[in-house]
Amino acid sequence: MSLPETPPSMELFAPDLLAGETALVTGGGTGIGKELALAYADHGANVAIASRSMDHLEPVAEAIEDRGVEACATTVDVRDRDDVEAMLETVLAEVGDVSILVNNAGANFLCPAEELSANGWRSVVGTILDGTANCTFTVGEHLIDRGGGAIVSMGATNSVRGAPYHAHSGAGKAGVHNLMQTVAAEWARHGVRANTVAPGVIRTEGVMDVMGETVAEQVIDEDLAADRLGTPADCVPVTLFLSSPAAAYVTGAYYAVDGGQLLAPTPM
Ligand SMILES: CCCCCCCCCCC/C=C/C(=O)SCCNC(=O)CCNC(=O)[C@H](O)C(C)(C)COP(=O)(O)OP(=O)(O)OC[C@H]1O[C@@H](n2cnc3c(N)ncnc32)[C@H](O)[C@@H]1OP(=O)(O)O
Ligand SMILES: NC(=O)C1=CN([C@@H]2O[C@H](COP(=O)(O)OP(=O)(O)OC[C@H]3O[C@@H](n4cnc5c(N)ncnc54)[C@H](OP(=O)(O)O)[C@@H]3O)[C@@H](O)[C@H]2O)C=CC1
Repeated sequence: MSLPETPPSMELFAPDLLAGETALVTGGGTGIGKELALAYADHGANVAIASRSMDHLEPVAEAIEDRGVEACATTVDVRDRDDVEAMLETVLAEVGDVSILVNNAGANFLCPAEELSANGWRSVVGTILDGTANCTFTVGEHLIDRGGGAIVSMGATNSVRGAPYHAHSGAGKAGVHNLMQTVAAEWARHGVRANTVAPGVIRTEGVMDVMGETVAEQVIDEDLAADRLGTPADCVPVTLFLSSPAAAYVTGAYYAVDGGQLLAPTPM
């Protein structure tokens, strides 16, 4: 038997949980980021989404507005600090004060460490770690100026348990985890909290392109106590919780959403 599906967040949390907040979700046009962006809107927050391509951002922005809150969609390459600063200016001009940052933009491909080119390393670590740092430092300064806020970064289970063919991704995600702990320590006195959500293997178009169905089946059989892959909906409740006043005393924490992937396999 598999672990059951996570219920929709509207069955778990108050509809006005995040009323009056504005969330900025990078990579908010696809996969986990899209699910999170819509959930923030469901719970009353205005939502800004940003990534390189407007093609998938626009329909999500429309779906956010359909929920009766304000939306902003803007392009950014998180690897570029100037671009990130321009993104924040656009968001502040269009939806005002940002109180929640979700560092969700990510990149990955599977590659044996000895075959990874310098550019291949840079493209993944640049997106995951430099991207998260660029957004955290830029938006973090705004959060400090406004007197507080919440940062949630999407880590990955490969940050605490290395995985084959994940040299670049695992190292980048380990850096993300550590960066969240550091800013949590530095910025608590400014009312800013920072936490990491670490998905295991979540069925999104992005990850299925990377791993394919055959590897996915192998991971389910050998690695997942849950006996199923995760879904973007599985990542929503813990991220909303960390963004909300319910997590007022939670900072520098690491929450795996992995169906037991980090548990040791059954020794039989
Ligand atoms: C064995 C299974 C173990 C299972 C363990 C499970 C652990 C789960 C943890 C999962 C962690 C994280 C998962 C995710 O992040 S899923 C989200 C994935 N989504 C995406 O990746 C979407 C975005 N993707 C991209 O933008 C691109 O795919 C890319 C990452 C490649 C970046 O594109 P960009 O345009 O910047 O880069 P280029 O195409 O120009 O390539 C740059 C260099 O990278 C080299 N490259 C690209 N793909 C590969 C490949 N498949 N193998 C080897 N090298 C690759 C490319 O050749 C360029 O380098 P060179 O110039 O030197 O050729
Ligand atoms: N799915 C999974 O199994 C797991 C996912 N994660 C993490 O969760 C997050 C979301 O994953 P998932 O939904 O699967 O990924 P997707 O592939 O669906 O989404 C990645 C998003 O990041 C955006 N993005 C990529 N590069 C950049 C860039 N340079 N600048 C701005 N935006 C960028 C993409 O948009 P665009 O192309 O428009 O730029 C896209 O919307 C990622 O951080 C990922 O590493 C962690 C562990 C497992």
